[in-house]
Amino acid sequence: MTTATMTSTPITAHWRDFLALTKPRVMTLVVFTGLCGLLAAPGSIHPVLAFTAILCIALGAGAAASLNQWYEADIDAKMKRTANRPLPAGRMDRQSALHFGVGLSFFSVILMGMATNWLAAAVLAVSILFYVFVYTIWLKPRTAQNIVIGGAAGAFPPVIGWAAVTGDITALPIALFMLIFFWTPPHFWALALFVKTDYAAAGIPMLPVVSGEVVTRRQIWFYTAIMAVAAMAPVLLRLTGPIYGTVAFLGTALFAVFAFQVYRRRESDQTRMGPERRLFKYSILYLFLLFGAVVVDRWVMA
Ligand code: HEM
Ligand SMILES: CC(C)=CCC/C(C)=C/CC/C(C)=C/COP(=O)(O)OP(=O)(O)O
Repeated sequence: MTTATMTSTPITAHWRDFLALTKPRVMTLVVFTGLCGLLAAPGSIHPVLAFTAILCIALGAGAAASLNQWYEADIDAKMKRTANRPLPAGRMDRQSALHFGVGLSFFSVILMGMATNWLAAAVLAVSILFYVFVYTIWLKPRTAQNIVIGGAAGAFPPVIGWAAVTGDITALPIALFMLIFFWTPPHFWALALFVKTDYAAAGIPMLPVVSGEVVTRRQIWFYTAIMAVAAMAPVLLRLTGPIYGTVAFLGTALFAVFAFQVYRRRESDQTRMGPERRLFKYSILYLFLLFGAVVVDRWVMA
């Protein structure tokens, strides 16, 4: 434990530390999927309100990330990847992170409700609560299935973006939710295979730590297969057209190739571009591509 986490000594944190608390790099994709949900929705929304809705998703996601770091300061201190975050590094006291996270949560949800509608605000609130209580506090320290169930939090943004425009939730936003939901296990476990020693040191029961590499590789392959069905569902249900269909088919085929390479290996390749690292990096590009394609497709079809 650092001095900052043990005592409540106030520390004047730099604004950059508050920004770091929101995990801005991870949240770019969260915000992008939310934006695509908004742009793919039928009907119109005033550009200022659309901007406000996306801002609220970004602020809500940042608030959830801050509360995650407030709760996990001691765990983050034990992992090389996270030890330099503002709390474990002692650049910010826990109270500030808590106040920032709670304040931003209320602000983002209320602003979303006032600017768009209360369905979008409610789903935003659910995703914040899910990330903080269900994933961070309840599942993450207890079960290797933590990211499967808890990962649902990260799948809500396209639903929020859609609901902000239409005030309802129909088949396409649900399909997009499913796509992110089943994408999360391969995304995260690929990473966990090459940083697994960190999680073991922190006592977090991530799948590679608890069940070993062979099981993790099999599970990555299993969830990739389900994700492939989810990726093609919008085409099969005729919710999108050939543009999305082509991008989804090719993109998912490549994902499957990379996931299969991970599955076939028996021990991790620590080189700069081993199969695990390749799958992890590609997983991010993949979501950007498919969500971008949904928007282009819906615009062309309209
Ligand atoms: C429980 C679910 C998830 C877990 C445990 C997880 C975990 C991680 C971890 C540990 C990293 C490494 C880099 C870092 O810490 O900054 C990472 C990177 C990343 N994740 Fe996830 N992730 C999850 C879900 C998601 C979701 C839902 C999205 C967006 C839709 C996402 C987008 C990203 C992006 C864009 C990066 C790369 C950040 C960079 O460029 O450094 N992740 N993820
Ligand atoms: C709108 C809204 C509230 C969106 C929430 C978005 C969300 C839950 C994204 C999950 C991505 C994420 C930061 C996982 C990190 O897991 P971790 O916290 O276990 O990673 P760590 O080991 O880096 O702390």
